[in-house]
Amino acid sequence: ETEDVVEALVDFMEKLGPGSIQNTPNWGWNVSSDPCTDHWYGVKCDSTNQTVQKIVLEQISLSGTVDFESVCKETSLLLLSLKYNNLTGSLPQEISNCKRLRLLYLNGNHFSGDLPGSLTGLTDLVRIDISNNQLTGELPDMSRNLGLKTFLAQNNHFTGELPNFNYHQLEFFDVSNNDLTGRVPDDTGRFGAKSFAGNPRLCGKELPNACVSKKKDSHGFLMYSGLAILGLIVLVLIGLVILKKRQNLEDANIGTMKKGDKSIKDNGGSSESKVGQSRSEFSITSAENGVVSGSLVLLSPVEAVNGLRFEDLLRAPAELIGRGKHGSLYKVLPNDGIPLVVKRIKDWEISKDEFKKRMQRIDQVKHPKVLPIVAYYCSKQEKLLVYEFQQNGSLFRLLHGSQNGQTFDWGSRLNIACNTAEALAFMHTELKDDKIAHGNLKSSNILLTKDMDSCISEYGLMVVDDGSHNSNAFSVDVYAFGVVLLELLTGKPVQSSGLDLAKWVTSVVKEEWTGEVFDKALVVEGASEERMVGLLKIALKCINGSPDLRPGMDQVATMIVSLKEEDERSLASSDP
Ligand SMILES: Nc1ncnc2c1ncn2[C@@H]1O[C@H](COP(=O)(O)OP(=O)(O)OP(=O)(O)O)[C@@H](O)[C@H]1O
Repeated sequence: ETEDVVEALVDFMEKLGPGSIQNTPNWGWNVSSDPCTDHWYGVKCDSTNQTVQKIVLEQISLSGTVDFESVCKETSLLLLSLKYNNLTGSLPQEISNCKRLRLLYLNGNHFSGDLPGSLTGLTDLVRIDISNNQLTGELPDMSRNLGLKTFLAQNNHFTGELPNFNYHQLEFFDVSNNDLTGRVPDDTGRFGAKSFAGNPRLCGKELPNACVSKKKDSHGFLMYSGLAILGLIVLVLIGLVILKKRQNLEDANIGTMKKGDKSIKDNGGSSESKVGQSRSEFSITSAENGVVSGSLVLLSPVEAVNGLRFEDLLRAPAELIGRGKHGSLYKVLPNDGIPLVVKRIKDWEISKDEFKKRMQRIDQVKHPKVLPIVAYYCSKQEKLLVYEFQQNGSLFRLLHGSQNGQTFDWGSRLNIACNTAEALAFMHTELKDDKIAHGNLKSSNILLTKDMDSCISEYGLMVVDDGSHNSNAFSVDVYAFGVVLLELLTGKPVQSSGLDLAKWVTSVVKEEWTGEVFDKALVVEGASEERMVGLLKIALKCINGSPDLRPGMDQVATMIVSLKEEDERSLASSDP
């Protein structure tokens, strides 16, 4: 580096207020050394070690201000990350002197004041995160920053209307919890209400504040005829609902369980037909206006359901605990029984026979880390699956829920990855000829048993149809498993402010260094970067865009098992 630049960088560091962190061995940051060849703390240079490209000073209690004028003397700077410090002051116009800056992370500090208009002059900017500060004023119009993929400005005090953004090319966008006004444009695409929430004076489609239409309808006739048609539709619908209810009451056939042959036969009992009327408000059937008829087939002779009759299940207090794309999930508490969950799948185009065969096959293939189906029910319109309720929730909740200070350490994460991979590999092998894959693997379908062991739930409930011909259901599972690995590694949910985790990780890995993606908690814990990178590499193989190039689940399991063994070996050897 030239003397000028070195001096400027030292000035920049002095103003950052590094405090005692300067005593770190090999700190550098002085005029008598070179940032590249002497490896200053937090500095990465290009491969020829000529110029500084990245400065990463995260979470080290810096408490001063940022001298952009000095740091931008290093014109080749691509990445500046000062996140999670106690920096103050405002962001000056000189920020645009960092002409080649692509990634700017200033989140989690105490920056205040308005944003400089010159920000829009950073034409190479790809990601900017200024969230969690005390910034004020209006947001800049970033519509000319054509390469911008991330704009995170949540939890500040920004005011004024939303400027233009190229929402279609943005991958991450969040301006929640500010004081913005006006309307959210209709073309915000995948960024839902969450990205705009917490701005009481902002209005938009999914926000608590709907926008008031700007101009009065001048076409009175059109409006009235529209209303008339709407009225007509409502009347017809009401008629249909009444008709359907009547039919349902007449049809109500509740099955009872015949002990011994494990299947519950239809008794068509007229005495039971009143169940429809006396159902509690919270029962499974009343919640969605449907009536169940036919028989329940009991698979696992679980003690908990011995003596349980189908109508008990229907009449038991039920609580809706999930409503996903594919149906609803109820927690059911039968009399004197253990809690169960009933998954109600709607609109599954599968014949009764096919469904039965499928469930029986899944039941035959048993793996200790796959939650068994306790019972199922099948009619033309709907399918019910009964599982035991798992009180410790899901991997999703463990990763993203409020953790009450509970840490989820690297060892446990690796364990869950390993268990899940092995269970999935086993199921894939056994059910290969039947072509039954999981179909809907995600962290909310990985549950924690009462011993905090993990198990996969809802295996085979979805027939995968991803529209492409050359991919098969198993490679879709592999992809999904890769995403679960990414969740474990990054601690980030798959969908937060429209975040497509796989895409994010891939591009971050491509653009920056890999360390950027890992969950802070893992880094703080001191988990081995080598093994984290190892797991990340496996995840990236799983999420390969071409299904044919993804490894099989058995290969994935083998790789993770050896990673885990390596981890255990290193733990043993580091013991005193
Ligand atoms: N057997 C179970 N015991 C305890 N909690 C469960 C059980 N099965 C599922 N859950 C939890 O209940 C919630 C709702 O589950 P549901 O299956 O409806 O949602 P989903 O998996 O997100 O959506 P979908 O499967 O329809 O795509 C999830 O958080 C899930 O982790």
